[in-house]
Amino acid sequence: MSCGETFDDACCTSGTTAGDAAPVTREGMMAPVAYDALLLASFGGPEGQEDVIPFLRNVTRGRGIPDERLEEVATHYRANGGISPINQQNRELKAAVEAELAERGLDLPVYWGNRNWEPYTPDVLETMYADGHRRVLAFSTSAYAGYSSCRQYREDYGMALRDRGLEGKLEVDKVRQYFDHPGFISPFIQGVEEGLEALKGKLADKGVANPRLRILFCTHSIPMSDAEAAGPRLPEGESYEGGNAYTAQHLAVARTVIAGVPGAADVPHELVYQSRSGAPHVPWLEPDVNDRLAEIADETDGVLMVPIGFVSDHMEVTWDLDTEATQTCGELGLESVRVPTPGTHPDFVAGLVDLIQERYRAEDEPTAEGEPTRASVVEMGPWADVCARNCCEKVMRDGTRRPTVAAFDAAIDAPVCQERTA
Ligand SMILES: CC1=C(CCC(=O)O)c2cc3nc(cc4[nH]c(cc5[nH]c(cc1n2)c(C)c5CCC(=O)O)c(CCC(=O)O)c4C)C(CCC(=O)O)=C3C
Ligand SMILES: [Fe+2]
Repeated sequence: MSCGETFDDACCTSGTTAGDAAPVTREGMMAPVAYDALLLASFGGPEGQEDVIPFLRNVTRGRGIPDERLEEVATHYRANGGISPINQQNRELKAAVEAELAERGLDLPVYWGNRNWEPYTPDVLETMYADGHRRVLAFSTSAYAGYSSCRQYREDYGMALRDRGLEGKLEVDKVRQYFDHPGFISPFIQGVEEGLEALKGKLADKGVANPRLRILFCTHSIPMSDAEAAGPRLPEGESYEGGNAYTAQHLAVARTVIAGVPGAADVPHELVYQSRSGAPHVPWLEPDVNDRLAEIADETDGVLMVPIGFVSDHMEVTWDLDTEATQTCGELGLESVRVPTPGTHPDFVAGLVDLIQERYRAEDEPTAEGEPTRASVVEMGPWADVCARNCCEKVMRDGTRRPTVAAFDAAIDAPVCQERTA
C-alpha cells in the first residue's frame, strides 16, 4: 500500500515547494533533485538546569499545559543534571552521516536544526539560505507516520519558510518515512538477537531454567485522534491493521524484526506504548508498557524491551524505559533487558545516506530512466516522498492550519477536506 492510492481525489491537491523542477508521480515519489545541502531535523533538548523549563514551554507552546505538569516532566531532566542526551546524540549522528557522505564522494553539507531547542530550525534554514543554498533535503530523527513524527516536522519547515520570508526562495523537501528501511531495522534485529541471549544469561545466573520470556516492542503513545489521522485516508471499507497507520507501521516493523532473529518467533511478542502525557480524559494508544508488565508478570520470568519507536537513546528511552519500566519489572519480580536504538549504528548511518542518495542527483548527471531503487524490508514500505493531502492533518486549537512542505496540500490556503476536519 502506498500514499498514492488516495491521491487522485481532486479536492485538495496543490503544489509542493518542489514546483515544476521536480516532477512528482501520482504515487508520491519525487524524481531525483540536485540538492545543495542537507538538514538533520530533530526534537531538541535542554543542556543544563536553566534550560529545562524554557525547553518544556517550547514543547507545550499553545497547548495550555499547567505548570504542575511541566514540573513533573522536568524532574526527568533535573535528575540528569538538566541535560537531555538527545543533542549530543544528534551531533554524533551528524558527524557520522558527514563521514559516510565523504566516503561516498558526496559533496553535500549537513546542517542540524531542532524544533524545541537551539539550534532552532528557522534560524538554521535562514543560515542555509545566507550560505547560498537553495535546495534542501531534510531528514528527521523520526521514522514513522503521525503528526509528531512526520507532519509536525514538515510544518516546522513550512512555518520557518513563511515566517522568515523564504517561501519561493528556499526549497525544502523531506526524506520519506524510513520505518521500513533495512538500515533502521537491522540494528533492532541485531539488538533482539543479543538481547535475548543477555536476558537468558541473567535468568540463568538467577537459577531460572527454561525461562518464560516475552518481547515487548515499545513506541511512543499518541492521542487516538492523532493516530486516526495518521497516514493517507484509505478508501471506504478498508482499514489499517490495528486501526491506524501509526500502529500498522509498528506492527509491520515488529514482524520484520521477529522474522530476522532465529528463534524469536517462539517468544510471545506484542506492541505496547509508553510516555503518555496529556489530560487523563483524552484517549491515547494503549496498553501502556507498565500496565502490560503487571498483566503478564504471573506468566513471565524475563522481558525484552525493544524501543522500535525511537531513533536514539534519548530521555523517552532512558527515563521511561530504563528508569520507570525497569523499576516496574523489578517490583513485579521480572528480569529485563532493553535493546539499543539505532543511534549511530553503521547500518543506520549507511541507511540514512542511502535514503538521501535515492533522492539526489548531481547537477550534471542525466536524469535516470525510471524510478530510483528504494530499499524496503517491511510490508508497508516504501512510503511516499511527498505526503498525501491531509496526511496526519491537525487543525490547531485556534482553527488555523499550518503551512507545510513535501505534501500535496503544502500550501496554507489548500482547502481542508471535510472528512478529516469533521
Ligand atoms: C510520536 C512522538 C515521538 C517520536 C517521534 C519523534 O522523535 O519526533 C516523540 C519524541 C520525543 N518527545 C520528547 C519529549 C517530549 N514529548 C512531549 C510530549 C509529546 N510527545 C508526543 C509524541 C512523540 N514524542 C506527544 C503526542 C506529546 C504530547 C503532545 C505534544 O506535546 O506534542 C513532551 C511534553 C511534556 C509531556 O507532556 O510529557 C516532552 C518533553 C523527546 C525529547 C527527549 C529528550 O529530551 O531526550 C523526543 C525525542
Ligand atoms: Fe514526545
